[in-house]
Amino acid sequence: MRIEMLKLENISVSYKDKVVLDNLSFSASDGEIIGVVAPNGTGKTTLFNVMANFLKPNKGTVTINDRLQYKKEKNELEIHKLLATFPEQSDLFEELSGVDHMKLYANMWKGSTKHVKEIYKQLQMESYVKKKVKTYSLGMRQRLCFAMIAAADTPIMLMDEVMNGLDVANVSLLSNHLMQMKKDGKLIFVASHLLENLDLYADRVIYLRDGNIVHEQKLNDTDQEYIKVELTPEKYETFSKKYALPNHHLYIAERLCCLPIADMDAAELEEWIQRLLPFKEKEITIGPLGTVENYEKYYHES
Ligand SMILES: Nc1ncnc2c1ncn2[C@@H]1O[C@H](COP(=O)(O)OP(=O)(O)OP(=O)(O)O)[C@@H](O)[C@H]1O
Repeated sequence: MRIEMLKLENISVSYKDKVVLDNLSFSASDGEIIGVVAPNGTGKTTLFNVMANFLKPNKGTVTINDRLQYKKEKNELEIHKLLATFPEQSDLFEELSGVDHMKLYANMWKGSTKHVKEIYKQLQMESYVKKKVKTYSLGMRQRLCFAMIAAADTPIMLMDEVMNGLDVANVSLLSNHLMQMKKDGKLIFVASHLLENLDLYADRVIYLRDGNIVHEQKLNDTDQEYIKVELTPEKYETFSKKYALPNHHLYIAERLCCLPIADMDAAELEEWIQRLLPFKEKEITIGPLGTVENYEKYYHES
């Protein structure tokens, strides 16, 4: 049976008169990766800080593993064994090696360092992990930050901007590692501006706006599939005048026309594709909205 590992209830945070989180509720279970998406300054880091107890909300509760709340000191210690946050590059010690940093995290959370070598091998860090951090490039530092949280090996991991500054090969390497961690039953939150990357491994993506979750996207949700085609505003206008578009159709960011297929039978689907063919700019595809498309849908106007 899956465990409800993290539950947020009615969380509100304000700084003076600025409301950053406004009665936000959400819950997540083991073996999930949750993407957290929003433009800069919308509250992603604030949300993570509340989950990690770095910040006390003005209102609301965080419950870990169905029963632990940050109210008693004993619970706080117990929760901190279950939850680690992604280190910032500015937290690294220039005079220590990568492996020293990994051991620090491994000891702090697991009380053992046996697993450290396997992690740095998997993350292809063997050639530099024993050198001092002051010799590392930006990408090497970022990979080390990831290796540190992997060494902590906690059931819940909060990762803010995990892919920052990484090249394509490293994004792919860390993405594969994230998927492995998910298989091992971890609950991982990833706040990211790399939207397409989230489509690879996230189970759900939450979009923050005005202090709350404006949309929760379940990837792999076949109930919400669309015929998707790029149309210029002029073509979209002509098309929508010529044909009565199905209910709940979308025209995202004045470029992407999306027709929901849930209520179409095979003949209707074929008919809509035939109607669209003379209008299309690029390919016609069928599938759910991706993270980029949802992002444009929710933030284009703002
Ligand atoms: N200590 C603070 N005092 C006052 N305002 C703050 C404080 N911390 C954050 N804020 C404000 O709260 C809002 C949300 O900030 P937060 O860092 O959570 O956003 P974010 O979504 O993580 O942004 P980014 O994508 O830029 O990292 C911003 O408007 C920010 O200015």
